[in-house]
Amino acid sequence: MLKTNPARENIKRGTTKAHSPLKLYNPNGNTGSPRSESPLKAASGINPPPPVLTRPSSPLRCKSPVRDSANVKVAVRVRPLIAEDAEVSCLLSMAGQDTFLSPDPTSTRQQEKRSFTFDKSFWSASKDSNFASQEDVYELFGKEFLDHSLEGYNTCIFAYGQTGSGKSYTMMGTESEPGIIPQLCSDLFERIEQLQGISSVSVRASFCEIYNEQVRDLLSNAKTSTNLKIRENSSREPYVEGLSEFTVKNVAQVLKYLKQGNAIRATASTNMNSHSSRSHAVFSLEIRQLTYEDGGTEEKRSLLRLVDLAGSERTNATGATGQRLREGSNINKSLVTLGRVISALASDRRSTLQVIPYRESVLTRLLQDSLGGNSKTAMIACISPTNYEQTLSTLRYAVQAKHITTEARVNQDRIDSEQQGAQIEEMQKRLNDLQLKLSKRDQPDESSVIAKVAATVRFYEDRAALLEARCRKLEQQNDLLTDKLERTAQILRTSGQSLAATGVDRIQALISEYTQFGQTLSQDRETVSNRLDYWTAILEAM
Ligand SMILES: Nc1ncnc2c1ncn2[C@@H]1O[C@H](COP(=O)(O)OP(=O)(O)OP(=O)(O)O)[C@@H](O)[C@H]1O
Repeated sequence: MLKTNPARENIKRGTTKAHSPLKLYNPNGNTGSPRSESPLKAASGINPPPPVLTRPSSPLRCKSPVRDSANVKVAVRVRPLIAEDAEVSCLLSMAGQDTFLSPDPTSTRQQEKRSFTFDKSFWSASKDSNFASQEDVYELFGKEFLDHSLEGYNTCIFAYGQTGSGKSYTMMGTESEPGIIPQLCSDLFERIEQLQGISSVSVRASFCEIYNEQVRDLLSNAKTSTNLKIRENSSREPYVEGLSEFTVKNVAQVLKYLKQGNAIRATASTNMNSHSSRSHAVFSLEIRQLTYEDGGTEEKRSLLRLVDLAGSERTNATGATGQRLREGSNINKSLVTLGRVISALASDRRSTLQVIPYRESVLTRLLQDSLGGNSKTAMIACISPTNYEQTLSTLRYAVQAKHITTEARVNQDRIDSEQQGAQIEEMQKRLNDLQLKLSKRDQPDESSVIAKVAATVRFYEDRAALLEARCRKLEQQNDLLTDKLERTAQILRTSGQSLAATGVDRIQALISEYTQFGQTLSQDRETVSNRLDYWTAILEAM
């Protein structure tokens, strides 16, 4: 049965790039034979090329993880007055990190002006000197979390606030005024560009919403893409089972998926917001960096979560009835649970035995790690300039969030060459098994075969990325040597000395060695690329 799945299309598109041939310098046109032991490291100061990976053996060597315990970072952003505001007097002011809330104009009680201090306070009246643009919000608040992600930490930025307070504007933004998510994506691909030659970076995107307490895939139209279940992986981290993931190679691709997901996200018009989000949206990027070093591979992984929550709302203010009312009460219910989780995590009297009510809503279950575990987390509290009660409630939430401490660790492994060999062999066995299954007509469980083929494609994507990183490293080393050789030869020619007498021949030999290794690597790269195409085609046809 043929089904179309954009994920597979993407996998295909994302991986069939043209290979640049490995540029290697060979002064004599002679590749020479590789030596068993290179005497040349001292001459060049550069390590000789490692052997091609084939043999199985020792276990994965994990570095002891770098940990960082830090408080949730909290910023507050007030939006400007808009047409939907019933009141016109602004109750807020900001100075530096401080936010001030004037007394409730509808209360007869004597009240003081309240003040709150956060990591950042962003003001939005464009004529004021402390106006913070979308770029400012990203540069001063969002960017740091991209840095952490590239260091290997899981990160999360979530926007919280009442309906119509500017969460979607802050996280998604508009075409002309992009918010944190599109700016971060574009920055990410610029950073990947800068890492070229150092690491090979792969990015996968996924996008889901939590609507009426059910998880729905925003990047798939398949019937099975609603009511997805949250499961725990072997490290006890929650994930959405069956959520489609896309390999993204550039900012245009990632923005396309963001747009596609936003287009089907549940929104509706209410009295408070003509384009109100009726669901919590979670956009995730999985970033993997592979760096080839000293005969092994360093791998850093991070999960970056960007969350645009639905807004809390008062039924009488939104004028909701029927379906809108049901949505509103589910939104409020999950936000109340989020509030209880935040309050429990922030509590001074928190004991290790205390149960944090993560499981009481789908939202807190999914964000469990981001809120109280292995993540560096930020909250941007969005507030309206006119609504006293809701603004005060949001600011109180934000104050509690500041007291949450998460313990993030760098997700880093080192896999040595032998371990890679073992993985390749193990995968080869599984592939033979899979090929056998595919050749049989009646497959017992189609979805498990699809999952296995998808895992195979992923495996070859990883290998292709790794070989790419090694080829680049080799190219760099070769360029360096070639340069050295040319400069030395020039000096010798000018001084009338013979090349053989000086050790230049040793550099030449090393270049030959690299050349041959580069050719083997290029062949490996070609084989992996062909296998990747083969399995991608199978996946597409399923
Ligand atoms: N900082 C800002 N500058 C200019 N306009 C803003 C700003 N913040 C919000 N707005 C405008 O205010 C309106 C409501 O914002 P938005 O839709 O982002 O709110 P929301 O908190 O996501 O609401 P909901 O929870 O109902 O989805 C939109 O028209 C948006 O363009």
